[in-house]
Amino acid sequence: MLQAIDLTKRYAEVQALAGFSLEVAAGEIAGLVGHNGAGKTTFVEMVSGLLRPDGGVVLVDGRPPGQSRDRIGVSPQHIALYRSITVREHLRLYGKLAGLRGAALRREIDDLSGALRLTGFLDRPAGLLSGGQQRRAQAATALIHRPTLLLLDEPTAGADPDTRQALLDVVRQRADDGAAVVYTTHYLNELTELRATIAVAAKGRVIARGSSAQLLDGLPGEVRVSAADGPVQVSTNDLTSTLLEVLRTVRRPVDSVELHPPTLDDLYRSLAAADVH
Ligand SMILES: Nc1ncnc2c1ncn2[C@@H]1O[C@H](COP(=O)(O)OP(=O)(O)OP(=O)(O)O)[C@@H](O)[C@H]1O
Repeated sequence: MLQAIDLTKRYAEVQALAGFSLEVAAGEIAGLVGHNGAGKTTFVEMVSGLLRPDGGVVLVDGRPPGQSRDRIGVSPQHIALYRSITVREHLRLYGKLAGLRGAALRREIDDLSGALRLTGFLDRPAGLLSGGQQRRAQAATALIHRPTLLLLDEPTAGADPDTRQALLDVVRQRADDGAAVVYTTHYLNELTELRATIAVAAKGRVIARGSSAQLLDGLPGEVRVSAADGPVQVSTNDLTSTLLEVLRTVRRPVDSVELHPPTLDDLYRSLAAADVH
């Protein structure tokens, strides 16, 4: 669905993208993570057709982004709404730009505003919405025409738990309906909830790619036991046998036992420790 191959982009002395490649299949949510400045937003802008690469190729359904505009939905990192027009007018505008009209457009507006809990704000100017309401409205402008490629750049930044959950539910549903999704975030637990595959970006390239299970394989977890002779904390690749081993050696009574499998945060830290960012 999305093929981005060997993209490069230079801003004066900054090499923002340095051979950035990423493929995302229909129905897949690819979580794009990486440190500030890794190139995520530059990549998203390139795929959405806003920015030209210096080198490399982007194909959406086999065509350049400029020829696939109505198949792409973009929610940019920074809120980009017209302050004086209402949420409903935004959705009409974005829907019409992608060719939706009449009853079909009204149905999409009703469905989406219900799913994103925007119904009560539909006729309010965007400038009078709270930050979280604006986030939801902005995401709605990306989703209204049911794009086959969704580009969501930190869509839950600053969102409260209800807003976050509503967005995650809609994104997961769209992927289940067949959309390919690129989802950039610094909240790695969202990617677990979305059942996303992971792409880790650093220095303008993707340096790790796969399912979270694949990427976490081989990373150590932690066993924590609190017993009469004090707390024990062991880093291990085999939680169960290490736990049994620790329980054989500590003095009774044992107050608590905790098993911590590796998380995406650990993956992130291990890549940082390898000095690849
Ligand atoms: N318009 C621009 N002019 C000059 N440099 C830029 C411009 N846009 C981005 N950069 C630089 O390109 C690099 C990549 O930036 P980008 O915004 O793509 O990173 P990011 O991974 O999205 O970061 P963040 O997590 O902070 O959003 C950074 O070093 C940034 O300073």
